[in-house]
Amino acid sequence: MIIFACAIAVAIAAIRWLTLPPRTFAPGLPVIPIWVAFLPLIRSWLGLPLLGQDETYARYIAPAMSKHGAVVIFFGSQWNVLVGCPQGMIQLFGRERSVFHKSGNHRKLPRAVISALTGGNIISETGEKWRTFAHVIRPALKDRINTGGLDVACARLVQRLRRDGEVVAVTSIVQQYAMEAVTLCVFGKDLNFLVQPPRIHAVHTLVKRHIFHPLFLSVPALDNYPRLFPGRVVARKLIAQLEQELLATLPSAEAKAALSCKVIDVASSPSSSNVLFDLDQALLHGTFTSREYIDNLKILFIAGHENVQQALCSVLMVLARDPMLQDDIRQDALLHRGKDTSPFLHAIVHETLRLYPPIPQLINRRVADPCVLSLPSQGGAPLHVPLQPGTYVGWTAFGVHRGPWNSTWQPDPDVFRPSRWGTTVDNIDALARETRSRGEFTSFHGGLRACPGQAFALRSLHLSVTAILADFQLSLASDDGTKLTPGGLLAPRNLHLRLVPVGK
Ligand code: HEM
Repeated sequence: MIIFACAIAVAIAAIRWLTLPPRTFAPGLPVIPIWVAFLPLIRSWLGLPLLGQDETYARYIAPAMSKHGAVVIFFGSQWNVLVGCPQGMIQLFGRERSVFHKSGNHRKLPRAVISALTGGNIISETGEKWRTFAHVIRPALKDRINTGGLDVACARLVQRLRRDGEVVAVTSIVQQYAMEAVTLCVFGKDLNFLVQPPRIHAVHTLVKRHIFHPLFLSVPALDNYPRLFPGRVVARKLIAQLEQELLATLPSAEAKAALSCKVIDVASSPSSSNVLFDLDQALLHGTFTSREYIDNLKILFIAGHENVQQALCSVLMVLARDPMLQDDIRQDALLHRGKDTSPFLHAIVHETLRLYPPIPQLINRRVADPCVLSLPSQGGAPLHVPLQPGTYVGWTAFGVHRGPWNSTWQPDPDVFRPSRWGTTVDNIDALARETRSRGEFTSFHGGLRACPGQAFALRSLHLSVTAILADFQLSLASDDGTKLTPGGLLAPRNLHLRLVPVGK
């Protein structure tokens, strides 16, 4: 009898240990059941349709998040604190240097395949290393982008859409547009992604298929067992191939010589005016090691196209649902012809980024010293949550943008209402700045580590949408064309559009 009771007690303790965080982990915060982390996997095993991230958030996370604006959640093989309220965001931004240190995949999951892809770069590093990277990259990304390349990319995008017929699977074409834009404008190279995609495109697509596999996304620790999962060895080889392709085409001849790479000549604009020139100089002067150069080159290519790709797909989905919105944009564009930006489109892009943030959740901050996170409570009195060093903390843009703690977007945070942003470009930019600094609009993050590619991304979105609408009337080609991705970056899944030439 005693043995049986002991066995039960041990079993209960083991189940508790496996399914709940330690009692001292962020005490007072609601815990999201561990199985939510495995939902995409469970549903795909059961043959059930996958839920979009918006549905998963609304069903399983929002109710707990509404208690204190933060929850404890299992992700990336460990328990984390997920912040979903402006009050929490402000603390994350404000104490970025002192307490909430960036800690990217290469530190959090050093042996995972995703870490081989991203490495140590400007997005994932902290402290002195980040300062070195930021000193070279941030000013160049803000001031030395050759936006003239966007006209070329947009013209090719429209030509490609004309060529591909009436019903178009847009995700891959939009990806090629985003790759074209970043290589032309950031690296000054014309790789012709929309006309004759170079191998980088195919290899990158395969890499993403491996990275966003539901099993390894849910349990990255499985990457430690390549003998059991030989597909992970293939994924690593593909990542090495992607590196080789990028190195063969992007760096200058001098940088390639320094890296001992094969030299392939690719048409380029005068190099001293772009980001790549500054990166190459950092390599040639020894500011970056070869590995740091490669990891930063990769991340600029990836961050520079992936988020724009998701955002453009989401804007196209929103427009395809509403023909009137498309007519209004055309009229507003006529009204503001010759000016940089149509205010109406500017507001639509911001509202889309609010409701469909390309990075919907990011857990990449690590508590450096014991600290307290102060959060609101439904009852009124704030909750003070002690956090131990080593705790991973992140944020959810869904929670921040759609939750009850955010006063600016009330009373209808879930409704698509571009007019809430204002009617002039200046008003819209001012609201974007204010809400970013109040932790209410986090699509580009905020504080010290805010996105330096924001201006380029917005311009790329404006020009591409304007070019598409000048030629086509859009509608959804299938009923489920607005289901969102189940994990990772946020966008409509397999968006198919019907494109009818304007005036037909
Ligand atoms: C709609 C498009 C974009 C969105 C939504 C977006 C979003 C973000 C977010 C949320 C962060 C902060 C990440 C974190 O806190 O860990 C970030 C950082 C960054 N983004 Fe973007 N981004 C976009 C486009 C771009 C583009 C086009 C580029 C480059 C050409 C770029 C380059 C970067 C870099 C280098 C950082 C790291 C900044 C630092 O830590 O110093 N992004 N971005």
